[in-house]
Amino acid sequence: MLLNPVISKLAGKRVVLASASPRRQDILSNVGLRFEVVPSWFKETLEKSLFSAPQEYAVETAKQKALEVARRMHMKHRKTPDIVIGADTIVTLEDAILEKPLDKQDAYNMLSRLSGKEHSVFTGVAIVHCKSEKDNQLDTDIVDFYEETKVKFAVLSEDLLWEYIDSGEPMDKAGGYGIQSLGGMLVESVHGDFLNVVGFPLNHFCKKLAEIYYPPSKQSIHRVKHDSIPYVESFENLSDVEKDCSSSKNSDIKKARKDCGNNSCSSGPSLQPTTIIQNGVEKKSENTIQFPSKIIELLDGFKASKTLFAASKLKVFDKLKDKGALKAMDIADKINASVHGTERLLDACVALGLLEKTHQVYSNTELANTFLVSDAEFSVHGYIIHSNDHLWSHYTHLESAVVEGINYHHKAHGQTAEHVHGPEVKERYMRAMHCTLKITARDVATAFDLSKYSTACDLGGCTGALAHELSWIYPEMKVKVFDLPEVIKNVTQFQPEKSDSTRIIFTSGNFLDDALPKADLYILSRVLHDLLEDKLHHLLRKVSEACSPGNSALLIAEIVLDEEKREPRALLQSLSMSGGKQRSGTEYKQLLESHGFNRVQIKNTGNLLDAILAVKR
Ligand SMILES: O=c1[nH]cc([C@@H]2O[C@H](COP(=O)(O)OP(=O)(O)OP(=O)(O)O)[C@@H](O)[C@H]2O)c(=O)[nH]1
Repeated sequence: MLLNPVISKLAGKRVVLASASPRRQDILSNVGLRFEVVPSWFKETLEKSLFSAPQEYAVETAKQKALEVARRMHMKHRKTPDIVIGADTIVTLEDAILEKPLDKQDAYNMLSRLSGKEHSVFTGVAIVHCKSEKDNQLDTDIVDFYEETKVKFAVLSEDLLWEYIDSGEPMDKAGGYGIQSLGGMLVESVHGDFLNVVGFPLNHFCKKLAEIYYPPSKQSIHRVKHDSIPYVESFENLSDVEKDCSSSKNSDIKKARKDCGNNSCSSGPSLQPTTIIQNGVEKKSENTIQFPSKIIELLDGFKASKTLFAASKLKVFDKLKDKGALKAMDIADKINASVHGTERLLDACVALGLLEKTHQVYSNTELANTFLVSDAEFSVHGYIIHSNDHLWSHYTHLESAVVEGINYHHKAHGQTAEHVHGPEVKERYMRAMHCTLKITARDVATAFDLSKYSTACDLGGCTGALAHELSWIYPEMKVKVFDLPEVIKNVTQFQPEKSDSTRIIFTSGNFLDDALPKADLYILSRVLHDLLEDKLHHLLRKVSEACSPGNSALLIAEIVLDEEKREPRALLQSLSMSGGKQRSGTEYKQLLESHGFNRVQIKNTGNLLDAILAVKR
């Protein structure tokens, strides 16, 4: 494995080459890379004049080719690859960018321009790392680069030119020639990577992989040449790291390896003894430490959250949705903010994958358009604002609230419950509930076949987001939303344009104090986890009494913790809860059985909320 340690880093990963070019396929398979070929449908039509340098055009095209394949595979086939590689090769002469010739005449024009001159060949490459998020969104991390090779052509006679064109070789090749075949006869000299001209800069690609999979350890960082690419003299020393890792008897190394968890240890910081140069003298440090990436990630997490909150609160995504693409100064103007501050915020959003930036112009990513624009159908804007304006303060007081063992609402706001539940807070809370339910309702509504229930009552159903989904999926079902009067009076603004008021009815009431409306199916969505034990049992007793054996049921939408209670989202959420608690499947089962529901089914939806169907037989 001396020759290809970086390539072997991709073994076991689902790698896709987003290219129809047989040359790229050959170059990569010749070095032992295993990959699928899914040619990109991205049309190479980016406006060249928008790019300040031709190589940027090639890189952007490569990126778009790879992203198109990543998105298509994720969306259409639900087969998210781990890595998608895209590439684009162009030839530049003076200011012109030459791609594949359109026809023979075009090939002639290109080749006659190249005759007797030196030109540059640029290949842009994008390595897209894909992750399928919990909400089934595609998350991507992109590493891109380009390589330049200079090629000098001999002076070509007309006869030679036409003979070459008639061979058919130029037609699918950038600049109209194939250096690896007949076209090699036209070339006088090559400066740089030959394979880059053929269509794929293999050496630079391996260096990039080395940078990704063998990041320099903190201790040796000063040895890295400040070059555009990481300084990797040979790939041999990389495989030595792997050797150390698997065979060393050193207990530090073994320990560090264990700490790596599921990741191969060499993907973390270097574990081999580190060489430090001090005053020109090389010292070997035997103490190996693992760079605490996980801790740094946790430590920095709040910065990412706050960046998302600030951009949402300032409606950056809304402005960009309206205008398509804007420069920082125009966005600053629209959000009444400083140009300098706006630019920093926008760049941070680009780094987080929320915005795209091309030539100082910012635009929304697909993710932002779908979920961050405030009036998008599946917007989570309301939840973000609630997190910023309300939840955030709970977590800033976490430490003292833990020490004092008091309710976070009081700690965070220092005021009465009335203040905490004032009309403004209520409306913000409704928006947060509405948008979380909009993205979860489909999975909850379809977790079980509920078609036999013709009437449902959503207790604490808020804006009716789940009710609408149920009535859409089960056309025979009528749904009553039962919630407090101050909630019901504000629901109008949340109703879809075509809502059927005969099938969704809003009724005011307090499910703890008032009689429950009659229904075949009762629903408790995000209610139980928030109730103190006495109220919880009181409510379940009431629902159980209202359910007749065999005919009715209770549908619950909650996070169902795994039995070991390791689900971070639920546990982190628990930290801000005022009274209740999150439960595991077994705990929900026992709770419901104690109220006479002797058939309890639990479905982990993979969405924000899981579903429980409890029936009395
Ligand atoms: O000397 C050579 N120069 C160039 C090539 C081949 O030319 C094409 C360049 O086109 P592009 O980068 O757009 O890639 P496509 O072939 O269209 O495939 P994609 O699906 O990736 O867009 C490329 O095939 C080079 O290999 C050559 O062969 N020799």
